[in-house]
Amino acid sequence: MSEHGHEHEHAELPPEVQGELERLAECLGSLHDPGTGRILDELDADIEVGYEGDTVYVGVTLGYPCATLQEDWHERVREACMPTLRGGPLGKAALQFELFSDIPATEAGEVPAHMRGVKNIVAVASGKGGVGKSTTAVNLALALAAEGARVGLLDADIYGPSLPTMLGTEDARPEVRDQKFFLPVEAHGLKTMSIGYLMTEETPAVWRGPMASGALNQILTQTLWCGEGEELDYLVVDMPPGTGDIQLTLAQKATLAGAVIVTTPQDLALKDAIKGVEMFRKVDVPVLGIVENMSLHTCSNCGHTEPVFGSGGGERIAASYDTGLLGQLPLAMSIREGTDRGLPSVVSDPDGEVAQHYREIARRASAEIWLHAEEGSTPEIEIG
Ligand SMILES: Nc1ncnc2c1ncn2[C@@H]1O[C@H](COP(=O)(O)OP(=O)(O)OP(=O)(O)O)[C@@H](O)[C@H]1O
Repeated sequence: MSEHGHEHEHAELPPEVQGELERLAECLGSLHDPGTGRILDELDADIEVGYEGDTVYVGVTLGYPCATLQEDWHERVREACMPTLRGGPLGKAALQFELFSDIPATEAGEVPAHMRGVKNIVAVASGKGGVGKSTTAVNLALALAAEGARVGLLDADIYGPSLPTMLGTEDARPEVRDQKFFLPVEAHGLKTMSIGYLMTEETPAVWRGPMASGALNQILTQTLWCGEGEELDYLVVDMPPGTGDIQLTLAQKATLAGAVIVTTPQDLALKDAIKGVEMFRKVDVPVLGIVENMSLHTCSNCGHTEPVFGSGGGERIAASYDTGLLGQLPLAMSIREGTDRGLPSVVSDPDGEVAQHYREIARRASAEIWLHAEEGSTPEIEIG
């Protein structure tokens, strides 16, 4: 992520130009940020405006990754700036805009030294198996990376590790460093680790509760997620399904930045999703929102769309449990095929509708983490 290396020095701007830039900054403060649903003035977003060589420079820094929105923001900034500048001393200046991300870290508590570079751990959980939790975790991680973040993905589903298949890394074996650390396996730009990499055909995953949670903690803390001096913006954890002891232990031990709950619209899945929300609340882990998977089915022959599993469930839970609906994914053949052949939708069809849904979910969830991190701080505006 880029830091604030984009300042312009303007020691001797004429006062009328300075005044124009101030007006501009004020007007930019009322721009709406789609990730948080707030205006910039209400956020700890940095707005920088400058003038040099007959060009007005505008930089906006948000606390979540949103690289694919650069063009969209540029357009909106242009629309906001032009009427403000028209007819004034900078009316003929060119406009240059850049969108930056500066991703805050969640206070990690007591973590081993080698994990301090992991800024935010995000759990992807579901109350019930088979709702598409792993599919969501993989695509969420890839979507965060597509938005410009450095991302790791941990397959904590020790009973049925499916990430190696979904990422096409079945044959990967992590390297061992100093006889005690695993090096993550790189896949599609992610740093990944799965208990599946360590299991062979002969060692089926017959875990009992305490053993399983021990194994999980070990694989989390014995992986060198980032090298010396490096950082990882997000570590996405594909949790085991359910809301039992293993899930609770991980939530308590790992100081999570937040949890994303995946559900399908059926009543039973929704009830289990509520248990998931309640479990994370109990241990003070912010629930970033709900992903409703397999919401609508689109017939591949006639294109007709219908809610096979009912409609509006995710939205209802989100409303009654005071959290957000991060997004809805259709029941789509392309999603299943992609994960089966090691090419999830976000990488196999990055411009497609499904990938766009996942990127929006990623931006909303990470924006939510930013809001939690920044509660209580005030915005900063720089003019010069
Ligand atoms: N939106 C979708 N449309 C079509 N198929 C999907 C969708 N989401 C997931 N699937 C498919 O459903 C199956 C189960 O998905 P996945 O493994 O992600 O679920 P899970 O909740 O992680 O399951 P488990 O509890 O077994 O780990 C997979 O074959 C996956 O490809």
